[in-house]
Amino acid sequence: MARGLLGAPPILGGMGLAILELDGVSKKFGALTVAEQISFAVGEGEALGIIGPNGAGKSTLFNLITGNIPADSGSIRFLGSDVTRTPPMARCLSGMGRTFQIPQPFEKLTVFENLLVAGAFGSRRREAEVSDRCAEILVDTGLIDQANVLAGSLSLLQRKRLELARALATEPKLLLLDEIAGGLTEGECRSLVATIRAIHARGVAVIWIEHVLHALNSVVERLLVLHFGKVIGIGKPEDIMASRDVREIYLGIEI
Ligand SMILES: Nc1ncnc2c1ncn2[C@@H]1O[C@H](COP(=O)(O)OP(=O)(O)OP(=O)(O)O)[C@@H](O)[C@H]1O
Repeated sequence: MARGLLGAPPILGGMGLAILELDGVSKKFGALTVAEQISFAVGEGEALGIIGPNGAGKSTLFNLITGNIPADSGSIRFLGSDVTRTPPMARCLSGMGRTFQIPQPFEKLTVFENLLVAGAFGSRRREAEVSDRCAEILVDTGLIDQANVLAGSLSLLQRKRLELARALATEPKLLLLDEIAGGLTEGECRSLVATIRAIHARGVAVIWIEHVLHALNSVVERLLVLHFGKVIGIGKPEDIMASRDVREIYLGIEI
C-alpha cells in the first residue's frame, strides 16, 4: 500500500470503508512502464484528486480501474469484490461511472436522448424506466434547458456537463472524472465545480484527474501524484502542494 508523503499510512479521509483498493497494479505498453506497483485506496464518499505531468499515466490509471485495459499484475477491489479481471461493462453496472477527457456524445441525438441511452445501457433497464431519473440529472447538471437540443450543437461547457450527466445516468457510487475542467473559462469552471461538489455532497465517491489545480483542490480531500507511472505522493492537498518533489516535478518550480 502506498505511504503518504511523510511516510504515514494512507488516510481514507475519515470516510470509513474503502470503496476502491488498488494493490501493486502494474502495466507496460511494450517497453514503456505506464503503471508501476500502484497501491492506494479510496474511502466511501471520499474525493481524491490525481495530478501529474502530461504522460504520467493518469488516464491509463483510469483505464485500469474501469477495466478498459487489463493490468499486467496486481489487484483491484471495488466495493469489497475483486474486479481485476472483470469486464468494463460489469464494473459500470456495479457502480463505476466515468467521464472521458474528450467528450464524445452521440452528436445526432438530443441531450435527453443521450442520457436515456447512457441510463438504459448503464443499468440494463428500459429507457421508459430511466426516463424520470434522466430528467432529474438534467436539472442537477444544469442542462434541462438544452434537453431537446442536439448534442452536436452544444458549447464546450455544455458538452462537459453532458459528459458528467451521462456518467451520472449510470448511477455511480464511484465517479471518475478525467480533466473535466480543461479548456473552460474561469466562470464556467466555477459553475462546473459547484455541480461536482453537489454530487460529491450526496455521498458519491469521486476520483478526479485534473490540471486545473484550484478547481481540483476546492473539492478533493486528498491528492495523489503520479510521475512516470509511479505514485510519488498521496496526502492532504496542502501537504502535497507544499512538497518539494511535487513542486519540482509537477509545478516546475526549482527549489
Ligand atoms: N494504448 C497505448 N499504447 C501505447 N502507449 C500508450 C497507450 N496509451 C497511453 N500510452 C502512453 O502511455 C503514457 C501515459 O499516457 P496517459 O494518457 O495515461 O498519460 P496522462 O498522464 O493521462 O497524460 P495527459 O495529462 O497528457 O492526459 C504516455 O506516454 C502515452 O503515450
